[in-house]
Amino acid sequence: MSLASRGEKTPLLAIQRLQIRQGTHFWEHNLQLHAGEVAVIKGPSGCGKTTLLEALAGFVPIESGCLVIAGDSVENWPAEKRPVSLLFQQQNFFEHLDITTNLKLGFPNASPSTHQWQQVLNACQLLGVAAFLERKPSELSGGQKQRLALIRTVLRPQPLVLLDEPFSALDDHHRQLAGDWLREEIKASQRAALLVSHRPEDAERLADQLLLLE
Ligand SMILES: Nc1ncnc2c1ncn2[C@@H]1O[C@H](COP(=O)(O)OP(=O)(O)OP(=O)(O)O)[C@@H](O)[C@H]1O
Repeated sequence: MSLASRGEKTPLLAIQRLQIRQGTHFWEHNLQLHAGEVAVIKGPSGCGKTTLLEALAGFVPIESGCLVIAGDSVENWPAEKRPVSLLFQQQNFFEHLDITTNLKLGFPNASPSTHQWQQVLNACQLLGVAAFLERKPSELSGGQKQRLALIRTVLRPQPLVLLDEPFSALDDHHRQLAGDWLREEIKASQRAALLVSHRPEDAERLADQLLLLE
């Protein structure tokens, strides 16, 4: 009997006995995340947090196990087909393009709809980066770039958002602002987010679930 026919909610992300190998390291992960939820991944340096996000996004091979995202079994899908939006620790802006163009590149054909672009502008206003849209990435601080990269990643129309230390360059004020915005956005759009953070307050404020790696 299916989950739906038993009256249970189908998870947006289902990870079951997902096995990943990287050099001499080996991990097996299990997790279920529902629409509107945020999970925070914690653990010491080198424990495999980035590797897990990269495996979900299709950049690190999965050895065995099940990975279902928004109803599709995607273990064998190439990275470009996976329904995920990933923010790497290095924010990956094109240095020769201005911020507006960089933000638009997050959307299919680099053409966000009027509504999508308005959401981007609203978020830029809220997170204090609206004044920088015409600048080149090299003309911004690390924290300004990180907020813009977060906006681009979260507002891409993908059901699963993966964020690798998305607040690491932010001061306490902007960390809280960005965290609250992320939480609201994921809830309102009924998507799900998995984020890596070393800071206990991020887990306390944002996590519906905590995934502790060792
Ligand atoms: N391509 C690779 N080949 C072999 N080993 C790798 C490879 N990439 C990462 N590793 C190893 O896998 C382990 C997990 O790395 P990963 O980057 O996932 O850790 P992390 O938990 O994200 O660490 P940090 O908090 O420092 O960013 C590390 O010991 C790392 O050296």
